[in-house]
Amino acid sequence: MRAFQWSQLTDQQQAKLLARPAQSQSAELQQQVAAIIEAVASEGDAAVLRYTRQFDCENLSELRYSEAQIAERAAQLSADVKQAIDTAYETIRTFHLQQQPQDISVETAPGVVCTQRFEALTAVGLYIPGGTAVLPSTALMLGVPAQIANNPRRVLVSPPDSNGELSPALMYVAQKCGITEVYRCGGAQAIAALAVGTQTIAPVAKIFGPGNSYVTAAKQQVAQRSGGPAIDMPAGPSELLVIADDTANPAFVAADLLSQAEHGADSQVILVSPSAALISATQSALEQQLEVLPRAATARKALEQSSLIQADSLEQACEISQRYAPEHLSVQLDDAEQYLPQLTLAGSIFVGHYTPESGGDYATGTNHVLPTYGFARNYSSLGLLDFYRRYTTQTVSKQGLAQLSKAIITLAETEGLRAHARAVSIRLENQS
Ligand SMILES: NC(=O)c1ccc[n+]([C@@H]2O[C@H](COP(=O)([O-])OP(=O)(O)OC[C@H]3O[C@@H](n4cnc5c(N)ncnc54)[C@H](O)[C@@H]3O)[C@@H](O)[C@H]2O)c1
Ligand SMILES: N[C@H](CO)Cc1c[nH]c[nH+]1
Ligand SMILES: [Zn+2]
Repeated sequence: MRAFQWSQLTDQQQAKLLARPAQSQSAELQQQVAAIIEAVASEGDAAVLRYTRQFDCENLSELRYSEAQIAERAAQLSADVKQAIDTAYETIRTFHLQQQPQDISVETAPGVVCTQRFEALTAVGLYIPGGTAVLPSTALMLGVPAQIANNPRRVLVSPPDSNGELSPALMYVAQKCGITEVYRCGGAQAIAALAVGTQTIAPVAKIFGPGNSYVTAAKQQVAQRSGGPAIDMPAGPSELLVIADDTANPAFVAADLLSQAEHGADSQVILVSPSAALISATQSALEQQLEVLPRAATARKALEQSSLIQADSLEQACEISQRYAPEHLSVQLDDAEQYLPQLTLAGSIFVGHYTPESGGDYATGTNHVLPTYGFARNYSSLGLLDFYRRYTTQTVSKQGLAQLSKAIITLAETEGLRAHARAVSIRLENQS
């Protein structure tokens, strides 16, 4: 991992350092995904099965798991993994339960009452990645809020292993979160099935979850189809930016950087510190820890597109972080809280020396589905509200309409929309 001194870099070099690793958005990938979506739209299950056999499991014949099959596989899970899932489930549920939306009713003028109401989406599709790692924790992050929102259809899809199965841990989470349908399919074909529907899979209103370039491209494409589903956010390869000073433990910092680097060769991790000593000690700790890391080869590739940045001050470190807008931001300073007002552009922030990023990946209670690629500037981290749609009502009394009529009629005439004005005046003419 290379080290740089921020103030000695040109604007162009600084921009390059904070650029994300190139994602495959190629025209070829987009066309391949478009072809998969069209095939699923015209052939249904046959196309989903064909692609799943091609990419994941040669002999797959059934897409759907029955309730009994889910229970049977969940029962195979060891007691200690069940216990760990139970603990994470409770903290995630506790945090998300506090996010319940509140309907409001407001009298905006005498005789004019407006309400804002929330309704759980009727059907949600939960994509759980399964290509490079099986992620039951992501199923918790999507399944728990869907269960609290009580979306009537909660549909989980994930690519099967080479035996055509989903893991017992995933099945246990599905059972615990009251997932109503589980299908063994992944990639663009699963996203297409959720969007357009097949003989087996009915379409959903909104698709959630992270995934690789094929999944992300498919989510973007189906959302643009006429009548297509809503999607949650662009959640791609993992990212972490750590701000640390001399009060930080270099072994902790290195462990955190590696925890996100091990996700994939396309992950990116950055350390920003005013301390040359901390940067150099972190570099040594990284090498030491890599020696015993099972996924060292993957992590090393991610580190090639990552950097250690020496800033002039902690203020400058905060400015760099705001410019990068990381998915995860770790602040390893004795007085971390003091810097939080300057650190707002991140998907989730890990405050202090004893808050590892992996805590949030699994069990602090926050949601680990977060905007990547700088989208933390304008997208929110996933929460309970994403599982609802909101709408408004207004009720106007005769007197209320009389009071507002001048404003409505004048504005309608200003816009040259006579029928709008007439809909008000006709009511006031016929008052008797
Ligand atoms: N941002 C977040 O919140 C978050 C959380 C968890 C995981 N992630 C990220 O999600 C990603 C998961 O990716 P993954 O690959 O492990 O699993 P995945 O489930 O997203 O993708 C696997 C699927 O990709 C499809 N595929 C593979 N090669 C293909 C090809 N050549 N043509 C067409 N389709 C093909 C197959 O259908 C396969 O089932 C990782 O980048 C990980 O870092 C992000
Ligand atoms: N760090 C990932 C989100 O970027 C989420 C995850 C799942 N399992 C472990 N980590
Ligand atoms: Zn992680």
